[in-house]
Amino acid sequence: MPAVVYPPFPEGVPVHDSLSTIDYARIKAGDESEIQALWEAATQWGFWYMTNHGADHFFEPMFEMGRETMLLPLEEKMKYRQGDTGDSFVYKAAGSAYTDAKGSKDSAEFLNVSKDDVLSYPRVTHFIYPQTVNARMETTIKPFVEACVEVNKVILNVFNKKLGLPEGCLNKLHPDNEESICEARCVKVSASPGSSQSVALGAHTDFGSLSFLVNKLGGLQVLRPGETEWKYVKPLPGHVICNVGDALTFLSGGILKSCIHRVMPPPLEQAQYDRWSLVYFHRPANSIRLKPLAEDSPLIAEALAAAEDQSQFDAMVTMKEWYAIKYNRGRTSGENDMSKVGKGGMIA
Ligand SMILES: O=C(O)CCC(=O)C(=O)O
Ligand SMILES: [Fe+2]
Repeated sequence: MPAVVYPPFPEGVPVHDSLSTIDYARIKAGDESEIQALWEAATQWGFWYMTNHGADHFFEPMFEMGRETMLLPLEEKMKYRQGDTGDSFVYKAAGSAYTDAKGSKDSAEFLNVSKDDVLSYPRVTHFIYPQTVNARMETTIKPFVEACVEVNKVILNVFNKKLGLPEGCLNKLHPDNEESICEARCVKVSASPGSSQSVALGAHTDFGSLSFLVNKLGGLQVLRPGETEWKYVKPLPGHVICNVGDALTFLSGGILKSCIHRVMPPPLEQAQYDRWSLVYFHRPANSIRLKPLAEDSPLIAEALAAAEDQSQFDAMVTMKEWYAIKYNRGRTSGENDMSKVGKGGMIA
């Protein structure tokens, strides 16, 4: 299928122009100044662009797999809604989550493919998938997931060192051989130019440790800590967008920032196009208790001691339970309140 040529991201809309660009190849090579730039991005607002990660050539096949799946009749896709009790899921229809406390519905359709299922295929660990997914499991999805896992392991190692944790500590909480809710997601927001749909995917923080996001059209907006204006993150060719999720905020005692974001319909002339995005979510194993690793790191212990409210950095639950709490609140009208974002109010 020939690639669609989209209109450029428009001028004159509010954009974050101070997002750092991190060169992954330099991070991997141990370049200290690049590592410092990553650390600043992750601790100041938890979002950054990343280049040279080597995963680019997996993106188009992933989008094709997503397109083939989203084209299936809704009735067929709804057979794969599995896990609707809050322990992850395969398919989410548009309009099944709320974007605010007034009960406005979202317009984002999701296809999630669990890392565990990808790595154990054809053995089923959690879910079964539509044929469009199975057909691409080994050729398309597995290489994409493996590339993302490798990048995330390197980033976790950087954070591990910077936090002064014992060697390999963060990666041990994200093992390949224990069940987790790590997943690849394809998101579709159908074009509805001129409609009154405002927010496509409600304000939220991501649940897990790290998110690796591929955007083509505008729509992603981030609320930077301490600011009140939502601004777009402009998609840039060759750049993915990375962000920290709640799990790392808990584990680091608030040093690493899980920042609030949402998805709006693409701005201005881009609004006539369906918006496709791709995310890989790296998350601790399901059984990991989300609380500060203060006993393993004097830096985390210090940050915690200095915090006004130490309890906010202890989720009191495991990764799996945290996922269920946030997932279910996103599906309960009246629970989607901005004041609850940091404490599990929103769906990611
Ligand atoms: O589509 C995007 O740009 C972001 C999606 C997102 O935030 C999510 O799925 O958690
Ligand atoms: Fe998100």
